[in-house]
Amino acid sequence: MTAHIEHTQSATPAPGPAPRVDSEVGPLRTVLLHRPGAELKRLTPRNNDQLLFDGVPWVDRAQEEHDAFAGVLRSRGVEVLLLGDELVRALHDDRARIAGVHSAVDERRLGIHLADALRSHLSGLAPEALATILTSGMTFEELPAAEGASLVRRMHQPGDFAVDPLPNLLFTRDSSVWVGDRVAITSLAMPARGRETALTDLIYAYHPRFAKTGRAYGAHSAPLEGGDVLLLAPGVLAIGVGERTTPAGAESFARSALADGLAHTVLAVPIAQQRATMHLDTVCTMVDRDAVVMYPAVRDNLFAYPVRQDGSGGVRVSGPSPFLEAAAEAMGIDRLRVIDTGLDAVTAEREQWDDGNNTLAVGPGLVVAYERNVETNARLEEAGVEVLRISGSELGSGRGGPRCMSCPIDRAPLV
Ligand SMILES: NC(=O)NCCC[C@H](N)C(=O)O
Repeated sequence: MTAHIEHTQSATPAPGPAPRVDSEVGPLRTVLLHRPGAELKRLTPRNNDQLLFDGVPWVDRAQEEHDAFAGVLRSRGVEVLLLGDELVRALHDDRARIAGVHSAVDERRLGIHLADALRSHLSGLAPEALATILTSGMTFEELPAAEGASLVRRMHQPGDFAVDPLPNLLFTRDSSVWVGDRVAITSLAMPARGRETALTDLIYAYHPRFAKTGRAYGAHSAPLEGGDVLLLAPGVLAIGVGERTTPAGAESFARSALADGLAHTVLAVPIAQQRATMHLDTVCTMVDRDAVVMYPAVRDNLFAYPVRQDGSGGVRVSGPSPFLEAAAEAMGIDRLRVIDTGLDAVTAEREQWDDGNNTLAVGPGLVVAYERNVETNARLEEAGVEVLRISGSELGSGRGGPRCMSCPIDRAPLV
């Protein structure tokens, strides 16, 4: 488990008003993406399951698809930050380099001797070279020539990882989440993703642009992933609880958001604990102020436990209530519209698996979606939602769509 970096506010403040995110659909101004790189080249048929990919992507094509995704966002006036670039920028701070090296070197795997040698090697690298290793890892054969003999080194296969690669950095949604003007560093459930938050933590701690950004959630360790967090409306959060976010993660985040005044209602929403529905955003995303696109199979059986402050420093849990009703009530609207994809069960299941329900709103009624989900996209358009289609044949092999691949940092308020 990564210890969170104590947040300091010493670097140069960013100019302009502080970024904030109060909804899922307010006009998107700034977003954090990760252009996939050498870390995807580490995937093989032997490790892809453990590294949470369903195959071995063609990396050049994945990069082209990602560039097109970023291009679509830029063409709509969105500022796109790339995690790799921002990581290098943050690593210019000595404290960030120490934190990055600390997170990457695992004494349990390497033993004290090799761990010390690797730490001193990494500490001497320039920010760019260090960032490459922090994201794409290092095999035993890539280790620098060690002083003296190392049994660990001799006994490992050359291609074994001394530092694990992080191919799922692509899914920036999960490793940090903004609520209001604060950022929460999450706590990722799967071992293959655990170290991602060490990188988001150090970016937000030491990148000059984020020097004034406050933290939400603090140093909680109960699993909470950003794909499970939906900002239904200002002050209203929904948190999926399933394969990734646990009941303890949802309760800790709810208590912290309520206590910090970031929300007045948090809806804890149980979802099936299986890969196809690993996060709430794999079955439901917002496409307009009052509308969601939702996997038909869950439409009538999603429910929610509303959590609110009890007025004396604690929380009150009510429900369970039908999700759509609980959400509308908390949002102060008559009803939350569900774009009825009207699909037969097989098509709906195929398009859900291919992230048809995982759209990224660029503004109210304007979303980015994978082009392959022909039927779902057609229904969205029939309902008046503009769909910006992107190709995801390679990107999708990690099982994540446009919402998973994006962490909004600044959205204009909804008027
Ligand atoms: N929010 C999301 O649904 N993110 C997709 C994460 C996919 C990644 N391969 C994972 O299994 O964690």
